[in-house]
Amino acid sequence: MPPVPAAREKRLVGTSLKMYFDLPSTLRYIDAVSQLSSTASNANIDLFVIPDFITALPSAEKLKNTNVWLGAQDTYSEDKGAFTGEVSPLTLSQAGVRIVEIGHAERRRLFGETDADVAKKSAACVRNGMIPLVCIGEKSKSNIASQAVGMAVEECKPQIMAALSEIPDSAEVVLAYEPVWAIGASEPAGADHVVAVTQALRELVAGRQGRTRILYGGSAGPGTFQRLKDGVDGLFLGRFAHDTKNLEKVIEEMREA
Ligand SMILES: O=C(CO)COP(=O)(O)O
Repeated sequence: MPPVPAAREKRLVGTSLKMYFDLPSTLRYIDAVSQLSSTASNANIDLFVIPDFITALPSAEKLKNTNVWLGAQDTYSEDKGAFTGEVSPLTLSQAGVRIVEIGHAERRRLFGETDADVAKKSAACVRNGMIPLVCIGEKSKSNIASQAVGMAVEECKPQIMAALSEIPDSAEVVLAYEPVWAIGASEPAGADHVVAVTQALRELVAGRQGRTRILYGGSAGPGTFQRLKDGVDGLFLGRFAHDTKNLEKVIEEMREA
């Protein structure tokens, strides 16, 4: 008898606004995403949206009768104390945040975040009942095509291991594979590369007890998922979801793929 194929994971898609929008446009955006809640639910897809910290509370209010998950772009690793300017994971969870980005490439590059920070922040999320959305990816694109996949996997491996090192094996985690060179670009990384890398990363986490979904991010938009679906469970969108019609298109495509 042929082996029964492993059931595929429930798909997941979401978007981070980074620091692109001002306050009124963020609130309008959250309203527009809330309108996509039933489209996503009917397609059996989890949908999340990540505004800035300032709009977390009003966003939670707007999303409270929907199935859309509210996210945060970062968190501090401690729950309380003398950490001026930081945002507590306890407060985020109390505000209704369900998923927290950890170690985005921009945080690593511009703000010096290390794998050790990522480990502590991931633990802080789990401790407070939130899901860490751990961003990983290689910094540069290899010129030697035959080595690109192996090199990317080697670079991502310690990033993943660090993130998992301080959380229980049973904790739910989302990994966002975002090759740094594909973020803010005109098009996503090539499908062959992404599928090969994410399949290898999935093997690394296959023994985990906790649900571990893998997303692709980096100039993703309509048309991307279909090409990556053999490697990933969904997409982490940026600029190409600023128009929520594109987000809707992506959800529709994920339903059909
Ligand atoms: O960094 C990203 C998502 O976190 C991707 O951003 P872009 O899709 O705008 O490249």
